[in-house]
Amino acid sequence: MVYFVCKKFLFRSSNVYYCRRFYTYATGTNCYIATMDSNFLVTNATVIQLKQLLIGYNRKSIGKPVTGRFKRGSMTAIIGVNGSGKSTLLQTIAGLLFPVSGKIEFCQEGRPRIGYLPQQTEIDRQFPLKVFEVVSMGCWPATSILSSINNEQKIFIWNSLKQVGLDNKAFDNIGSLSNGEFQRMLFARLLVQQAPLVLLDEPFTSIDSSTSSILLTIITQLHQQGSTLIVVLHDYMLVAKYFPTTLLLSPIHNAWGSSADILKQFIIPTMAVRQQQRIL
Ligand SMILES: Nc1ncnc2c1ncn2[C@@H]1O[C@H](COP(=O)(O)OP(=O)(O)OP(=O)(O)O)[C@@H](O)[C@H]1O
Repeated sequence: MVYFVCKKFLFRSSNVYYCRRFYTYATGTNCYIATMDSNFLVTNATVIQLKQLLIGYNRKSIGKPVTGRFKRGSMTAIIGVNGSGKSTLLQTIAGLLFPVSGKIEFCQEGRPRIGYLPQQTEIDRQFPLKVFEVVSMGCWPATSILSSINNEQKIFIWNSLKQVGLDNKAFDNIGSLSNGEFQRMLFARLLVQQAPLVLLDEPFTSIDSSTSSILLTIITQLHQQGSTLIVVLHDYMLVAKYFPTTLLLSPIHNAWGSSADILKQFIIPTMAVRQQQRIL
């Protein structure tokens, strides 16, 4: 069923860009490289370098140019006010948008396999799919759209479903899931994907604390397995606790460094001023 719908869509559209976009949204991965890189666990090397990168739409830029690097195996939070370009940056790194100017360089082995989770609002939940089918899409880069999954992969899918507490909903339609369950399903797919680069856009929005803690365990697990994680967040407590590095996007200037420094320098003073204004 999944294969039939997707095949029909992919082959009917003549526009390669939209096929790639659909594939990325549907599978949470990009179309580029399907092989696991053997140096994947080597840490400290640069995996992505941004050089004077200006992001935006229709050649109109958002914010200031970004320069810096993501190290292999690092965990970076992207923070900033609404509209500062966090989602746009993530989509540009995922290859869904072209930079307005500047460069994104993927070091040594080229663009790695990417596990990308857009904001929940961007995902079509009415697609006629079962939970198991969506999680099994995480196998696509390793197999192909047209081949079926093997027994070993099936066990892996079931284990991932158990880890997020959705094994009892494996054959439910995705449209019947709550927000938190939907997010758990997407995280199960991330586990199956084992992508070296994971991009998450506000993964903790509108979910309860028990789901948040399951998702945080998975994020930590992916990090321990060597994935590089880039996560858009609004919760500064989470940033401080789990993310050693932060990139702050701002219309005035960007800042990239240790989370402790960025929060101390840019966030805590602003919060203190706001609190004082509330008291006065
Ligand atoms: N498809 C689009 N076409 C044109 N402009 C867009 C498009 N999507 C977003 N924008 C604009 O780009 C700017 C940055 O949007 P983006 O979603 O990246 O911000 P954000 O920092 O992720 O915001 P939030 O915290 O609210 O999610 C906003 O001003 C937005 O209106």
